[in-house]
Amino acid sequence: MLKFHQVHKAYTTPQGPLRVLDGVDMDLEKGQSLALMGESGSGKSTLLHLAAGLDLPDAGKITFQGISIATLDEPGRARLRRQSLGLVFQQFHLVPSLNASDNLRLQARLAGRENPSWTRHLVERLGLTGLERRYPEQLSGGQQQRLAIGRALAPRPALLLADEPTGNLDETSAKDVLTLMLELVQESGSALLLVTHSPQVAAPLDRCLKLTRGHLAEPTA
Ligand SMILES: Nc1ncnc2c1ncn2[C@@H]1O[C@H](COP(=O)(O)OP(=O)(O)OP(=O)(O)O)[C@@H](O)[C@H]1O
Repeated sequence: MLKFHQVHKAYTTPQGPLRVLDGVDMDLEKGQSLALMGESGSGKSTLLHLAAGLDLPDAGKITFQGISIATLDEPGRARLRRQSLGLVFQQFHLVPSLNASDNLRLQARLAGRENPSWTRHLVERLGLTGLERRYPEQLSGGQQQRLAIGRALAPRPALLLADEPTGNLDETSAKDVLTLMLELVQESGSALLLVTHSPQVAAPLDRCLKLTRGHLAEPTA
């Protein structure tokens, strides 16, 4: 469903080009979950941004549901994100002027795929019942992240991309939120690409790959 073939990406820096991805191959099947690990600065977020079509590779090919992302213009890539991708970041990116209920429905509305019974199920499972009228600033960090996960999953996207989604939470909340996210991703039928530093976080996923010096491979230890 998501395929990287010999993907290269470098950034221009004052010291010259910084080669971050140097021939990355990756294949994520429908409904599968994949943890992406690697040292800080190894290029995990870069890879995730490319998968979301937020940036384009210098060379190589990325296809999503059989479509080469580079053949789409920016509005086309934005449409693809709206229709088929859910994004969760360490910063929650909730809309401060919308209450929890409207934040949760936003993505599904934009995708034209509102599903009231699935949304109700998400609210309940995410422990947000009774908090629907609160604004993001009136919620705890854990509640805000659960809301951000609910928003991303409300349209039942083909793929959820998550970049250190529990990085801002304490250890216990992080574990709870992650377990819940994995269960809901399965219920939603979405595939998952999860960036994490933590082997414990990666453990329950179907597969784990590590980025080292621009290459992606099975972790050795
Ligand atoms: N726009 C940019 N211009 C120049 N260099 C960049 C840019 N974005 C990222 N980099 C550099 O590219 C490398 C990879 O960055 P990236 O954010 O993808 O790593 P990461 O593995 O996600 O790191 P972390 O785990 O610390 O979040 C880093 O050395 C970073 O400094």
